[in-house]
Amino acid sequence: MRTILEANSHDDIRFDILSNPEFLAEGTAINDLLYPDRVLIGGLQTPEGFKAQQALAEIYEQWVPKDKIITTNLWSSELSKLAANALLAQRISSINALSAICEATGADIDEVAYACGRDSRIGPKFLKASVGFGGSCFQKDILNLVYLSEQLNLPEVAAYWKQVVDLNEYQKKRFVSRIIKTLFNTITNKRIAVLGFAFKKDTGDTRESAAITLCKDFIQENARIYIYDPKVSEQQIFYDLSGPEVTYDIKDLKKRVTIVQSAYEASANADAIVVATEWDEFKELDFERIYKSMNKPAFIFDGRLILDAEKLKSIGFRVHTIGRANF
Ligand SMILES: NC(=O)c1ccc[n+]([C@@H]2O[C@H](COP(=O)([O-])OP(=O)(O)OC[C@H]3O[C@@H](n4cnc5c(N)ncnc54)[C@H](O)[C@@H]3O)[C@@H](O)[C@H]2O)c1
Ligand SMILES: O=c1ccn([C@@H]2O[C@H](COP(=O)(O)OP(=O)(O)O[C@H]3O[C@H](CO)[C@@H](O)[C@H](O)[C@H]3O)[C@@H](O)[C@H]2O)c(=O)[nH]1
Repeated sequence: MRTILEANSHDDIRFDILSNPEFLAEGTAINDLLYPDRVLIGGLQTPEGFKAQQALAEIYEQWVPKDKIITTNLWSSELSKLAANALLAQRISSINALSAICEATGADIDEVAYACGRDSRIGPKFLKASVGFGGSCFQKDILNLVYLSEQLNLPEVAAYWKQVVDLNEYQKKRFVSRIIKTLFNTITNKRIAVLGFAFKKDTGDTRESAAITLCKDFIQENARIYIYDPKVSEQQIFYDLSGPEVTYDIKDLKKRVTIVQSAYEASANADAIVVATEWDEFKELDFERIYKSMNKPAFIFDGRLILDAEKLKSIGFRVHTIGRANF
């Protein structure tokens, strides 16, 4: 792009290239725009480059304090965007790797995350274990970093970052295996309520959502799934679930998958509930009512650690939570 623009510059008009990566997260975009942790502007280290950086910085200074505006060279800025997402995803894969140890030992991943996060060098954010990270950015940016490392003949570095994505896949598969094993080693024709389909709460975006992998695996195992998400459309869910691993035929898919309008509808006559997205409304559900409407034993698998497991257990549910041993 730079080559094209520079080749088309002349006395009256010239172009300068800046790198200005966006760090907003879905669900908090406006707040992130208004109150960013930092704004990053990369430019060529030439007098024209510095001038261009300054021009853009002056726009941001209308609402962002000056000390939050960072200027760097072009490569630093571009790499920082990939690095920030890779580091965030790496934290999630780290806590998810620890969640597997918790399930095997009896430690509780929320307690471990809290205890570690209280160390000011580690900090508490992005340490919530889950069924796996999703979204359009993390996987894409890490794989970009992996590709770059390979191109630069740094295979060990590439393998290091690739492991963050591999662990994320493992976390999803591990959760599915736990569900199947718990449901007496088969889910064929069992009815599973999937609560949440978006890759995180407060968005209708499903790109790389862990729910897609879970549901495809359930379909392959011949379960009947009832999906409820407050923001994702039926059309989007069928689009995401069709593919070579399952089927491209929506009619066939509909024999196994039903989209419903509430968590209660999804859970009625279900053998198990799987929480795939951390929507706040799932915490407020009337679980006594849900329990009564389900087949017994009634299983609940919390892939987001949002439910009160003790309370659910006292109602009668068999509760399985990521990062906790069974009880
Ligand atoms: N989604 C996020 O949270 C997020 C956060 C930070 C940065 N980003 C970056 O912002 C950009 C957009 O992300 P998004 O999530 O909104 O993606 P998106 O796919 O939802 O939106 C991209 C839009 O660009 C349009 N488009 C694509 N090619 C075009 C072209 N040649 N001309 C005109 N329009 C074109 C598409 O039709 C689409 O509407 C990406 O580069 C992404 O990496 C996204
Ligand atoms: O402790 C945590 C935090 C997040 N997640 C999951 O991680 C994924 C990504 O979450 P988040 O980072 O909040 O959402 P995105 O909208 O994908 O935002 C990321 O990707 C954007 C696009 O590059 C960047 O701009 C943002 O800074 C970066 O946070 C989601 O599936 C979350 O459920 C966890 O499992 N545990």
